[in-house]
Amino acid sequence: MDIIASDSPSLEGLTSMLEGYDCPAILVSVDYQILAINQYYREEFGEVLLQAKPRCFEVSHGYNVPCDVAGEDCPLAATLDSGRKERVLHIHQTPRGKEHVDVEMVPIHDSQGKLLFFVELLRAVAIASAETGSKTLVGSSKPFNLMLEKVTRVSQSDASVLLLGESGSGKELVAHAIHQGSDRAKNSLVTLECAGLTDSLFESELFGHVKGAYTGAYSNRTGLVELANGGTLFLDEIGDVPLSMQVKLLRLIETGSFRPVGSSSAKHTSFRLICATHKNLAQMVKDGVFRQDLYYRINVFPIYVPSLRERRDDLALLISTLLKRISPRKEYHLTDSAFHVLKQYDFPGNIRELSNILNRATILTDTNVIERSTIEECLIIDQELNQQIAAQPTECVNVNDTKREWVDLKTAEYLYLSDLLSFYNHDKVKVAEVAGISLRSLYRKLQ
Ligand SMILES: Nc1ncnc2c1ncn2[C@@H]1O[C@H](COP(=O)(O)OP(=O)(O)OP(=O)(O)O)[C@@H](O)[C@H]1O
Repeated sequence: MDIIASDSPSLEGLTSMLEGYDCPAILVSVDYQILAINQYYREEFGEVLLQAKPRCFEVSHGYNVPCDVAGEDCPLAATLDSGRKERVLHIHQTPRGKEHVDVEMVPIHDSQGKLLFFVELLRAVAIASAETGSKTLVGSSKPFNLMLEKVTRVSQSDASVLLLGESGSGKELVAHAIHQGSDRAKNSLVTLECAGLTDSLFESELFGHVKGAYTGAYSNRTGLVELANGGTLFLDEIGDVPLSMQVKLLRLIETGSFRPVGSSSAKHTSFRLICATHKNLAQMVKDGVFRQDLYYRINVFPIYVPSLRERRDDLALLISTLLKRISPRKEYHLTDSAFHVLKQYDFPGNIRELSNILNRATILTDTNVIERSTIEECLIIDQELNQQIAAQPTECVNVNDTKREWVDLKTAEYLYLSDLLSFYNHDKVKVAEVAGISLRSLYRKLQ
C-alpha cells in the first residue's frame, strides 16, 4: 500500500521512519537525490556522504545518468509513471562486488496527493550472483534478470511452479534457488527424476512401500513425498510421468494424502511442488498423453528458463564461473578468438554443454591459456553428434515416450546408444566406454 502522509511530512520524521523497516532503506527525492539512509543500509552497503548530495544511480550503479537513460529499468521512473509502488530487480555495486537486489520503490505523498519523496527498500537476492565463481545461479543479462525477478517473487509464496526450458538451461538449479529463497528452506528439497521410470518404480519411489509389498521388498521404504514433508518436492521431467501414474500424482497434489505400495492406510504430507520439463506439455495434453487436470494443477506459476542462446551476454561470466568450478586451483583463461568461437556457437545443450566443452578444453590444454584451436576441436565433437541426433526421427530418440512400440533389436540398440549420448551430453568416448564397445563401433552403429 502507498504511504500517504497525514500532513506534509518532515525530513526528520521520514528519516526516523526508515529505521522502522526490517531491511536496507533509503529516502530519495523526486530528482534522485538520496536524503537519508537507515542502519540496515549502512551495514549492508556502507556509509553514504549525504552532504555531497549523492544521487541513487551514482551510488548504486556508478552511473552518471538515471538507470532508464542507461538502458535499465528505473523503479523511480516506473513509480512516477504509475503513481504506485513498483518493484524491480537490479544489479547494484556493493562492497562485495555486483549483487542482485530486489528494489521496491514506495511513493510518499502529502495530504493533497502531491508526490514528495520515495522510500526505496533494497533486499539482497542471495539466490543469484552477478560475480564470477559463485556456486548459485550466475547471470546478469536481461533475460536472466527477468527470470530471476519471477524466481524471487514466487519463492516467497507457496505456489506450485512449472519450470520450462531446454535441457541443460539450468531448471534444476532454479528449483534449488526457489527452495532456498522460501520459508521451507530449513527443510529438504527432494528430487525425483521422472524420466525412464516404470509405473511400479515411480509409485514406490514416490510413495514408498511396506515390507513384503512385492518380491524384493525386504523392508519398509519411505517415499519421497514423505521425505519432502515441510519442504519442497521437485519432479524433474514431469512430462515423462507414465499416464497411468498421473492420476495418482493428481490425487496426491489435491489432497496431500497417499498410500505406500502394499499398505492399507493412507498417510498425509505437505510440500511445495516444483516441476520441470523441456517438453511441450500443452501439446501433450492435446495429444492425450498428459492429463489436462494435472497440467492445470502443476502450472500455477510457469517460469521460462532462457536457453544459453537467448542470454549470450552472460557467456563471459558463465565461462569464468564454470572454469573456476572445473579447476578451482589452476586458473584458466580463453584467448579472445577462442571466446569469439564460443560466442558464435548455438549451444543446443545449453550451460551443461558449455561446461562439458570447457572441461574437455582444460584437459586438452597444457598451459592455462585455452586457444581457439582447442575450442574448435572440442566443438567438432559436439556438433557432429548434435547433427546425427537431429537427423534421426524424434520418436527414435525418445525411448521413454509413452507411445513407444516394440522395436527390433537393431533399432533398440540404436535407441539405447542415442539415449546414452544424450545422458552423457554427447560425450562419445564416455558412451563407448559405458556401452562396452569401441569408439569405431559406436560411430558405425549410429550411422
Ligand atoms: N545460471 C547458472 N549459473 C551457473 N551454472 C548454471 C546456471 N544454470 C545452469 N548451470 C549449470 O549447468 C548445468 C545444467 O543445469 P541443470 O541441470 O540445472 O539444467 P536442467 O535445465 O535442469 O537440465 P535437464 O533438463 O537436462 O535436467 C549444471 O551443472 C548447472 O550447475
